[in-house]
Amino acid sequence: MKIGNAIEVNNVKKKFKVYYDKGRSLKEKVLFRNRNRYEVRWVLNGISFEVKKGEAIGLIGQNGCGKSTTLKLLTRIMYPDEGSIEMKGRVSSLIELGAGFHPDMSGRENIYTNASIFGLTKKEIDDRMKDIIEFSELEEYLDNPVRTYSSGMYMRLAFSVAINVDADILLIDEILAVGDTNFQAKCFNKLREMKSKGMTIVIVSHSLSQIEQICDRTIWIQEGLIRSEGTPRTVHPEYMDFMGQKRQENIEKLEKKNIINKSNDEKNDNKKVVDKNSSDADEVNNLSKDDQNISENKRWGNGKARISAIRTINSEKKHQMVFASGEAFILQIDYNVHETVKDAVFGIAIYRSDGIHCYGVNTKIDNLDEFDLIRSGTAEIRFHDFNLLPGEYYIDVAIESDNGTPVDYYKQAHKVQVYSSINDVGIVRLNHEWNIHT
Ligand SMILES: Nc1ncnc2c1ncn2[C@@H]1O[C@H](COP(=O)(O)OP(=O)(O)OP(=O)(O)O)[C@@H](O)[C@H]1O
Repeated sequence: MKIGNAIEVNNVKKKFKVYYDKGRSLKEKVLFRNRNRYEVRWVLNGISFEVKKGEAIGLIGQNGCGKSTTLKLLTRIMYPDEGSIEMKGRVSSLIELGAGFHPDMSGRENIYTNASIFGLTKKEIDDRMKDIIEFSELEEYLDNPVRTYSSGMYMRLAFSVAINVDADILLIDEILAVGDTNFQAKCFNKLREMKSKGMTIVIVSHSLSQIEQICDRTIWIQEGLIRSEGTPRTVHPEYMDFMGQKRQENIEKLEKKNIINKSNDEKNDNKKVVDKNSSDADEVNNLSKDDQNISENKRWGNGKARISAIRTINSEKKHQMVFASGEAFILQIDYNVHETVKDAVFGIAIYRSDGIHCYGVNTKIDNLDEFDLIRSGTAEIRFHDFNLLPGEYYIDVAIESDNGTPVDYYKQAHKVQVYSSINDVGIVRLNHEWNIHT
């Protein structure tokens, strides 16, 4: 092992047998032998990384990419099929909530059994008991069986033991997400303190901000391989971008499927398709085939003009429904005109998924010159920096006449998602800078 390293993972591969339909009882196993068919799935396809003593690293990646498997291999709950893992020092872990706890034993008894799993003697545990209880803040529940504990209480107990066993390496899998925010903050302060004293930490988490709080380095695992590695600041935006695009692809796939299903239904019903603009179905989302299937309370107006399609695109004119906070955002509204609309007004309103009205504007508020709608066309609103904070947003789109008469008001006509690697809170990121004079 190299000097200064605490962990060395060399070309580790891990496979699992995945059973199609495994007989559970002996009778089932005997009677239905063919049931025990399985396929071999490689979950880790050759992972190599090193962690220095006193370094904290975060493992990220989408569901099922192999993060927890990597951590379990580090704890030696399981072993690699190929490759090797070397670790230097005593390892403590928080892998699964309640693992190592006996539900019928009290919190106090569980502290003894749990700490002894990590290699402490009875005397060592007695010496640390006070610190463990104090950190957990569970004193009054300590003699109750842990089956009566909430998941947050489990986590408090498990964390308090894990940090008091004089470990050199601490492995944590997602578990910190369970505690309340005060206790979480206390845990992170403790982790920082222990890291500064030389403890090596590996965290698996979907919370990038948790990783940013503590880790020097992030390793992004994708399909059992390391896709990227570096400081959280460099890897996280890359990862967010990738996840955003994946989400986008999924939405598009789903929409395409819906459009195909819908058009099949329409064919079956022998209905006439009204909208001529729908030939580029991939490009247009939330397609509003004129009057079809929109309930009264979602759309109203005098019908002189009708919104026929709505799409969001990015600065490269590419259709997009997932935007990074601060990215350029363009909303295009196609409309058909059935009767001239004098002094028309186009407007939009943006609502967060919990119903908060985030923004609203129209062409009249923006003092655009008056115009009439005579023939079909497209209206476009462009936000140079779409600074909403991460979340799901619904957009109402409306055509009105100057006196406020709704021509076509389309509520929740379009949905977009916003993601970001920045952790501001609220609705919108306001441009700002800090100046501190000391
Ligand atoms: N004991 C097992 N037997 C069979 N398959 C397993 C086993 N453990 C994990 N897997 C499979 O291995 C893959 C990776 O699992 P793992 O738990 O490492 O993913 P993860 O990246 O931690 O995912 P998540 O973010 O959802 O927790 C998954 O497809 C999972 O179903």
